Amino acid sequence: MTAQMLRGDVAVLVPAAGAGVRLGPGIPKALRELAGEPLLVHAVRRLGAAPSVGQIVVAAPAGDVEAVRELLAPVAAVDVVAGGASRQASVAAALRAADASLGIVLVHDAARALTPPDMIERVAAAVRSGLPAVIPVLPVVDTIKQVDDAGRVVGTVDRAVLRAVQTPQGFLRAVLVAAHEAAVDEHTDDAGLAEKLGVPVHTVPGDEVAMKITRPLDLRIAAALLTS
Ligand SMILES: Nc1ccn([C@@H]2O[C@H](COP(=O)(O)OP(=O)(O)OP(=O)(O)O)[C@@H](O)[C@H]2O)c(=O)n1
Ligand SMILES: C[C@](O)(CO)[C@H](O)COP(=O)(O)O
Repeated sequence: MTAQMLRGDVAVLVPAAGAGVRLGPGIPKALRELAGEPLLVHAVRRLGAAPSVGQIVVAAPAGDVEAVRELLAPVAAVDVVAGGASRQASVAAALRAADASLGIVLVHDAARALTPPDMIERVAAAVRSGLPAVIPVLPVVDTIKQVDDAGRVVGTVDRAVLRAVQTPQGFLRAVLVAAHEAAVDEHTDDAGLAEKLGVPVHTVPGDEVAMKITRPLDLRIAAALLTS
């Protein structure tokens, strides 16, 4: 296999240091196999196929940095750093290793292993058009209830104003750097940090195939998607 060359104007940070507790016992989630290859390989191959991508920085489990380097060498030119104790810390570590000459930075979960290159391009193009922060979203399909501590329903939330958020999330580099520098608490996504700074966050359509592989059923769905 020949490693993909990267020539675009976008750096992509790939937090991949999570344990995968919700997937069940085993090796770190990004290294677990889907159709014979680690999730991280699927994710990085799709990033490498997106013409906008000029650098990929992977935040790997601290004990697996060298192994991840070797794993990805045939897939694409990647930089690998040790991740941190939280997703946010892993993103911050990868950001420190990103090429400062690339003015657009995307942050993409290894766990969204099947994210299609055209969705990566969609996010990059929206940032390139002048938007400071861009996230891919999907409509919410379930009815959403708010509940109290006892599990009793407090009310029904208007789902028309809700969106499920995916990755990659795209930022002007200066915005992402400022957002992480200003961070005082943990957020589940990088757009949340940008929101704290008052940066307007725009949305583009996501893709159901970019599902986050979180629980055992997700792995089975992802395997089915690869054969359909
Ligand atoms: N300390 C951490 C925790 C998470 N991640 C990454 O952040 C992404 C989104 O996290 P999630 O899918 O929730 O993965 P885990 O944290 O591994 O899942 P769990 O909470 O079930 O352990 C994943 O690619 C994961 O590897 C990371 O780089 N460093
Ligand atoms: C960033 C994210 O993928 C957006 O949906 C998600 O929040 C990360 O997963 P986590 O379970 O919140 O760590």
